[in-house]
Amino acid sequence: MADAVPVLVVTTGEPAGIGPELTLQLALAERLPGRVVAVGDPHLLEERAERLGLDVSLVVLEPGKPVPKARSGVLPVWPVALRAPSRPGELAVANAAYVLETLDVAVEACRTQQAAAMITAPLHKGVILDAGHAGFRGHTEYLRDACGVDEVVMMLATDSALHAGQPGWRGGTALRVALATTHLPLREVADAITAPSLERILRIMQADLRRWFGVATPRIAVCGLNPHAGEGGHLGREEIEVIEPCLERLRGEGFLLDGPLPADTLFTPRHLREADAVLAMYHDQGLPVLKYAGFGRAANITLGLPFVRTSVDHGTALDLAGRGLADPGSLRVAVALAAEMAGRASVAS
Ligand SMILES: NC(=O)c1ccc[n+]([C@@H]2O[C@H](COP(=O)([O-])OP(=O)(O)OC[C@H]3O[C@@H](n4cnc5c(N)ncnc54)[C@H](O)[C@@H]3O)[C@@H](O)[C@H]2O)c1
Ligand SMILES: N[C@H](C(=O)O)[C@H](O)COP(=O)(O)O
Repeated sequence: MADAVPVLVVTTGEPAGIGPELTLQLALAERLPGRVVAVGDPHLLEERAERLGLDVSLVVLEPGKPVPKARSGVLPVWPVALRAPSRPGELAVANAAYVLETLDVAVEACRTQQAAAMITAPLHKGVILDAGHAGFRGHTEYLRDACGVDEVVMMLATDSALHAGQPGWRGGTALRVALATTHLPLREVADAITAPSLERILRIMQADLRRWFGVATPRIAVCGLNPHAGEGGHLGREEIEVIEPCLERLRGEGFLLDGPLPADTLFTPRHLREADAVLAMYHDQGLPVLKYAGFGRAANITLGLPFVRTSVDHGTALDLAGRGLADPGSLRVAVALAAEMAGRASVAS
């Protein structure tokens, strides 16, 4: 059984972005839902704290040392060394290896159950690709590969739909949106939507909405790919040939699935009211709606991993880095959600 006060490991993300300062701000909270430990370069964190006048003391932990109880103004750190000096807003290719190492440290901690969950501050995909990590797509795909699983699902939820027992959309801004494809050029999206992958994704959604969000039999509303869900085959045939047969097969097993619906119909009150979650076919079909509804108060959850991972709903915001202007709301939400999920995992184990 996991510890009642979970260890929550926060990767501090791209060093030139807002991740380090958001993590420091997190440490100033009066109450945290677990024993938070950051992974990053202590000198970088000290420099950002000083720059922004954040009164946070770092406690650099040696490997194997227990993570102390949370105290406002104190941030335990598992140290990883920057590869090159980092200035706010200025990406350095050499530090891509640093960012990936912080992820590896967190993954290892979760796999060995030193930590109950990982929460990621934003990284910059472009600089990691520029550094030569050609297949890199994002945290979601990196964690899938690091854990050796075939499929994971990126789902974002706004704060009012984050907690177990809360319904999906019931008016207002509560929304859960998962993606059938993630970080792909639009040109490659249609080919990536296959019946086997959709089936894996819907099975993961059903299982994890039940496990983490307490929805006994989730009702999932599925978007079509093409305008007007293909207009009966005149505007694309993926709905007829791939999506609908997959949904029909799973309905036969008792899945509650609506669709494929045109996305501009699905994202209206009448359809959202019925759904515990939405499955969008691609990144910019689903995420703009979610971010319009709740940017800064939403979290990103990777479903289908062997451990809990949540993240922020925003990127590295290089334009704000080092200026103290970034909103820490989403990181707080992501940490609270990770703690709650870790609690459910420990009850289930
Ligand atoms: N979780 C992640 O690791 C994650 C998520 C999204 C984007 N990214 C990456 O971040 C990089 C930059 O992406 P982008 O420019 O498209 O998105 P972005 O979220 O970094 O910035 C978009 C806009 O939102 C603002 N913003 C972002 N976070 C904010 C915050 N906490 N408070 C106030 N304003 C905030 C920015 O200033 C900017 O105006 C890209 O490399 C992208 O891939 C990473
Ligand atoms: N697609 C996410 C978003 O727009 O918020 C983001 O890029 C983060 O993805 P990863 O968690 O896979 O890095």
